[in-house]
Amino acid sequence: MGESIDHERLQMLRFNAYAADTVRELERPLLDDGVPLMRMAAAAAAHEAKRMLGAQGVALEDANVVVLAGAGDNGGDGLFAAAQLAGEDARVTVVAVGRGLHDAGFAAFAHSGGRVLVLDPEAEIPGCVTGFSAGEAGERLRVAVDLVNQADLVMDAMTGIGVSGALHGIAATLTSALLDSWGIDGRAGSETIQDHPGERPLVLAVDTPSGIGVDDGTLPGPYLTADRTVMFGALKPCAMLPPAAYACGKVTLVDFGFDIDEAEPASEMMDADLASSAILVPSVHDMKYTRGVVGLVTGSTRYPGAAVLGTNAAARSGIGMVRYLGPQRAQDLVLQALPEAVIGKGHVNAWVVGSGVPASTDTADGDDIQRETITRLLAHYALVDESGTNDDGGDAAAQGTHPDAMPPIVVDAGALDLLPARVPGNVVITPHAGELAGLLTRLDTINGPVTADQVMSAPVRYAQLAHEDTGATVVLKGAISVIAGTDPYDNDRTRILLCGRAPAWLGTAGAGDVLAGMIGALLSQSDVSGSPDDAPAVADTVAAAVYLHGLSAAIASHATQCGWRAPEIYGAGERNTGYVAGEPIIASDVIRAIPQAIAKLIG
Ligand SMILES: NC(=O)C1=CN([C@@H]2O[C@H](COP(=O)(O)OP(=O)(O)OC[C@H]3O[C@@H](n4cnc5c(N)ncnc54)[C@H](OP(=O)(O)O)[C@@H]3O)[C@@H](O)[C@H]2O)[C@@H](O)CC1
Ligand SMILES: Nc1ncnc2c1ncn2[C@@H]1O[C@H](COP(=O)(O)OP(=O)(O)O)[C@@H](O)[C@H]1O
Repeated sequence: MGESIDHERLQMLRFNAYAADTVRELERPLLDDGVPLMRMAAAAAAHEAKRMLGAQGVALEDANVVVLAGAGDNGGDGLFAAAQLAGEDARVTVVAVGRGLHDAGFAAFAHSGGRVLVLDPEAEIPGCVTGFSAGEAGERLRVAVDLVNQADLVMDAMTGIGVSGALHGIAATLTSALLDSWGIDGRAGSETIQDHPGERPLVLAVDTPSGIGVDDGTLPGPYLTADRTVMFGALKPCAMLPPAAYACGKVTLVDFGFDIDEAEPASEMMDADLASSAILVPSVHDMKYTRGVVGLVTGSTRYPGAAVLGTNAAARSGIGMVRYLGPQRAQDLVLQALPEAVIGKGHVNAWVVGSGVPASTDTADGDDIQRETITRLLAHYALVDESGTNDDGGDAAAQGTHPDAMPPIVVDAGALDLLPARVPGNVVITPHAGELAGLLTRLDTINGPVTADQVMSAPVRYAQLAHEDTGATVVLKGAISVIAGTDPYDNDRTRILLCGRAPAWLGTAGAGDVLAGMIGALLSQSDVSGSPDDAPAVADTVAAAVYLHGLSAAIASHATQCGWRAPEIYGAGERNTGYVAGEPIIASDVIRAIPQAIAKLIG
């Protein structure tokens, strides 16, 4: 019993993230009870610093450590950690980037005999020289950069959850100067320092890397990518939202014992437990029609391979039957690769449309028939406005079945530009960043064009916008994929699920076609096509398919690398296993590994 409660809490801590305001509410009762959270945080930070130094073979008494300390409590954590490391004979310098330092933290550090370098001439820090000239301020900045570059480890305690916007002032200047000295453009996460330990000091971020968007996962200005982040109390969204999650490095989470049971997570990461609950294991009473039938309108004369990949992926995902509609060439290839496929119309439990179908700007002879079929099908999903006409000018009554009651449909690739303006949540769109930018531009969602770079710099924001504007459940694909759908507990709220299970080897042609087939398969299995009340479950099923896709790629490539790694829990005695790069794969390899991945999940 106790063990299962622990497991449940551990799962909640590792796979849920809470907004900064929620974390402050969770801290409050403990602070009121006098629990020394800052001391606990600092002890954990010092411990992680020692561990990182140890892993590089640097003894503490030989270690050079620089702590970049801001004026708030994040700086306080850094100062207490600095005091502890100095007390254990490391050479520690604190670089004060703000106008002050946390009083008690500073006192503890001063007591340990460590050095402080003040950068702001207007700082007021007892016992430290301030009021120096602009020239001297510049010289101090250069000294700070040199100190960091000579250090074995730099602890980033400039800002934590109290940050607002991009770093400004001296914190920004110092961060930019460090990035310059490392030859890194720190703005867009275009490069990371994670892959180069030894060439630059190790970076340990305290609570969060300074300057990243704690709640929205954006990178609004300069920041130092951390090798490791020691995070306190609960994961903040930046630990799982791209692109900020990539700046956190490996995360160690310090469990303060927050009462998280009633707290609302801001985002959730898919894990094996959640994914396995979406997979149906057949019973003796099942037969092919009760195990899910998927219909695919995919592939084209020009791109028939997408039809082969999607149908095979769906067929391997544990369903009863695959139906295929498409041009003769694609039909022939589908049947050759999958004799089990049934060609032509018939009852289905879910549709997959668009993979390998050229977009409107790209149509070739013979492909128009696919687009016409998809257009007719999608018209059944168009929601009506109050006048009774649907948004595309059609007569809703003439469409027959209500859009909510239609089988779920996955709209991929070339069909995205055929998506009606307003659809229910049983319509799932699966764009990558460029496709989402195109869709949002066509719908004029933000009253102007949207670029792929904009989407990649704030994927959660744009996935959420697309969900809220169209009503569709959105899968924005990437190393960490973002799923935005209706919250099952509050239909007015968007639920954000994330999945980072796949190795980067999955970024290969046709992987998206495979995913579309798998999502269709899991949707066909689930009982989600009937009533509007069930619509929210779509997001969970879709996220489970994304997880299964990533796991299949991991199995196929033998890689342990993945887009997102769960945090270690401080003191739990676990350690992340080593990094195995694995081997390259093609999309067909992913399909072959699906049954094994399913067995792993349900086993
Ligand atoms: N509460 C607790 O029990 C516990 C809290 N804990 C720790 O406290 C942290 C939160 O501390 P916090 O609230 O003091 O905020 P914090 O992150 O230090 O930021 C404020 C400072 O940053 C500055 N600053 C802000 N924006 C900036 C910008 N854009 N660019 C540059 N500077 C900027 C701002 O300066 P200002 O702008 O006000 O001049 C001010 O100096 C939390 O993350 C965790 O580490 C742990 O000890 C566990 C227990
Ligand atoms: N770096 C990466 N790490 C993990 N998965 C990735 C990475 N890059 C892309 N992927 C995944 O690979 C798939 C590519 O899909 P897509 O771009 O539609 O390819 P295609 O159109 O060729 O089928 C998506 O599921 C995406 O999430």
